[in-house]
Amino acid sequence: MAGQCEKKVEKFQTEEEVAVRLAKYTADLSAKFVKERGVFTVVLSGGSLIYALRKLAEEPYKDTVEWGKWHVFWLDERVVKKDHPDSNYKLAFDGLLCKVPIPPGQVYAINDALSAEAAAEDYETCLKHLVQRNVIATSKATGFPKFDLILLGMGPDGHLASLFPGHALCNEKTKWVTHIMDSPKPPPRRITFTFPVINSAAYNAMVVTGHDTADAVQKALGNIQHHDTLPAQLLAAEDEVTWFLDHDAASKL
Ligand SMILES: O=C1O[C@H](COP(=O)(O)O)[C@@H](O)[C@H](O)[C@H]1O
Repeated sequence: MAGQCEKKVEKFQTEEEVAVRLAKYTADLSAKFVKERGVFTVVLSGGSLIYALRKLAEEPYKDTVEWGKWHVFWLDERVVKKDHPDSNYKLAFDGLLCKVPIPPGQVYAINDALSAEAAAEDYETCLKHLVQRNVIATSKATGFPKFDLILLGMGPDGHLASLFPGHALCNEKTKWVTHIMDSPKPPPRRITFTFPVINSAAYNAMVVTGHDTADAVQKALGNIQHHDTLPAQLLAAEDEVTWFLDHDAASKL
């Protein structure tokens, strides 16, 4: 059941070591799900995560991962054109997707011609069609879509996706995808998966590096009680959550 999964923490000395481990972790899960389901549904974040995935586009993974079975989604997206420097799609395309042979029809970018509200509704509709076709699995525990792997990052304030500390969107219980017009981190208009969907994933991988995240990591993973809950503290999964940390991010644990 979502929320009662195993939580693992893997610590590394450097960001480079995190990237090496993350590539193997992702490739192993790709092989597992392709064998079990015939497809691999993987959800990308923006930010530092994409750089951390760089080793997937190198040997041995470039030639051994079954890229043709991948279906790629975005955990959150900024409501800008796909060629805008703030676009999470552009970041992922330039950093990973242009280097590996994933069929373009299996890369699900948001419709950048729509308003934030309409883009969120449109993306949710897209996910629903893929659930009907069983490309995306369904969680027996929650009834929400069950992605094989969601790859997340965390900001120094403890946000993940476009779910920010203290924001009402963190409490969304029914929508799969929602929109935000006042993101505290620019740009202000974004769409984002909600917690019920995020926490219904089979595997959630949280990748955090850098000294500026150490306080939020301590809050999210330490045993100290706080009156204000960070979004990152709410992260769960159906099977397993793994936090991948470099030395700086883990320095206050
Ligand atoms: O704005 C965003 O921030 C988070 C965290 O980014 P990071 O650079 O601090 O890792 C990111 O995961 C999210 O996708 C993005 O839209």
